[in-house]
This record gives sequence, C-alpha cells and structure tokens, in this order.
Amino acid sequence: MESGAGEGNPGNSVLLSVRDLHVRYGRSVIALHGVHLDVPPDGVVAVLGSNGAGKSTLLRAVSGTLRMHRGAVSGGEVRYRDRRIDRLDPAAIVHLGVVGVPEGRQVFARMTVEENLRAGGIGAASARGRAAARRRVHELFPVLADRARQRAGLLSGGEQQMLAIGRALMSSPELLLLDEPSLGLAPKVVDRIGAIIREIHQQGTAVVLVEQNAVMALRVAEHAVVLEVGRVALSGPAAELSRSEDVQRLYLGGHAESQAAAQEDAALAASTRSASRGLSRWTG
Ligand SMILES: Nc1ncnc2c1ncn2[C@@H]1O[C@H](COP(=O)(O)OP(=O)(O)OP(=O)(O)O)[C@@H](O)[C@H]1O
Repeated sequence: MESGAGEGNPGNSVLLSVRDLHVRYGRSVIALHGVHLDVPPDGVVAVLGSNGAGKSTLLRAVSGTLRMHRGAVSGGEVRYRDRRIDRLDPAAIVHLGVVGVPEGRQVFARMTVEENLRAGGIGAASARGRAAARRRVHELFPVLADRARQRAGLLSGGEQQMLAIGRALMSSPELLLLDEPSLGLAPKVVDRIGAIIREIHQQGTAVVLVEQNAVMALRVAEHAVVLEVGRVALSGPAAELSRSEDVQRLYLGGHAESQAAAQEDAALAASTRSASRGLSRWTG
C-alpha cells in the first residue's frame, strides 16, 4: 500500500509516521497494541472506531499529552518529519507544527472569541504570521469575526467547535489533530464542519481526523484506519473502506443514503489521485 493510513513507506512522502505503537494507562490498561499509521504531507487520514477503541489515545500519543492522562508509550515510535517525537512534551510538539483539538470543544469559556484566538497564536513566529493566521481563521469561520467580543461560553456548540479549530489554526500548524469534531452537533453543523476540514486540507494543512461519525469522516478523508480494541483492523483509501462490508455493517449500518453519499464523495476524492491503492486487512 502507498503512503497513507496503516503501514506505508516511511520516507519523504510521510509527514507523520506511527510505528508499532503500544500505549498503557497505569499498569493494567493496555490501550494500543502495535498501531501503525502514516500521514502524507497535505493528507487527510480518518481514524474510525467505536467507544474505547483507542482513537483518542492515538492522538494523545502524537500530541505528547498522554502523560496528562496518566498514560505512556510502552513500545514503538512516533516520527514527525522523520524526527522521533514520542518523548517530547506537548509544547515542543506544537512548536514543530503539530496541533491538536481535543474532544469536547475545550474553549476558554470566560474569555472572548478574540482572546481565545489570541491564545492560540501565542507560539506564532511573528506578528505578521499571527495576522495572516487570523485572516485565514476569519475567512474559514466568518462567525468568529462577527462574534469577536462575545464570551466563548455563550457560543453554540457548533460555533465553539469552530472556535476550537480556529484557535488551533492560529499557530499555522502543518498537521492538525482533530478529536471527534462532530460530537454532539446537529447534522447540518456536522456537514459544515466536514466542508471546513476539507477546505483546511485544500489550503495545505494535513489532518488526522478521529471520528465516530464514519459517514462524515469517509467523505472528508482520503485514507482511513479502523481501530478495534487498540489494533488497526482495517486500513486503506476512504473510497474503498466505505465500500467494505465490515465498515458498512459496523459503522455505516442502516444509512443507505449516507453510504451512497459517502461512497460518491470518497470516489470523487479518490479520482483526483493517480495511484490506485489496496485495502489492507490487519490481523496483528
Ligand atoms: N486516563 C485513562 N486511564 C485509564 N484508562 C484509560 C484512560 N483513557 C482511556 N483509557 C482506556 O483506554 C482505552 C482506549 O480509550 P480511548 O479514549 O483512546 O478510546 P476512544 O476510541 O477514543 O473512545 P471514545 O470514542 O469513547 O472517546 C479504553 O479502554 C479506555 O477505557
């Protein structure tokens, strides 16, 4: 299989490379058992799976935040631009260009929208860089410009999610880690968030998208992996995964229209790529 989700070709075509990653919480919980993931530069990779499969754990291992949750990498490695990052602290990883948006829209509720964005831009290299990032955020999310002086806690759920993503974009990341951005949002808002993630990707930012909403994720992503109890059970191009019987039964079940739409969108995304790639079933 080419670079993308699952096991790929380490090298220049890979921005993020997760190899044989094992993660524990305390002594007794083993959350990941040898996970592989590749993200190409400018790629969007979805990580699907049900509750407790290990999706957030994988993002925490990449963003360096495992320790905040009493977790630790117990084997394998995470490389970003071929540099080992699994022993770095979260601030150093942000500095390299990898920024996460944790599950649950953790905006600073008592601060204004503008103050939230400013907080996200603190690490930006220059005032000019911050201004350019703010322009980009306001273009992607005009509501954040309209509500600049409003307290973030008064925004709707969807607007708070937009603010959380906008705040992450303020440091102009190369790789954005999104943990369940659709959680608890109405279908129309989910569609809007999905469209914005695509736009962010088209502007040149790579994305790892953790989602339980497989319909949305397979529309947005080029590649996807399915985690089952801490292992990669399936990986491949999103178009092929959305045709897979297992994925349809377990994650797209009963949504015939959604399945068709996801397949159509994923096929469209796939048609823009020249190489044809195969679906891998993981057994390890
Ligand atoms: N801080 C923690 N301490 C102990 N166990 C944890 C901790 N965080 C997660 N786990 C366990 O690790 C496993 C993977 O959890 P994780 O949150 O990564 O799954 P997930 O796929 O993101 O699930 P969800 O979609 O429900 O967020 C689960 O068994 C979970 O109970």
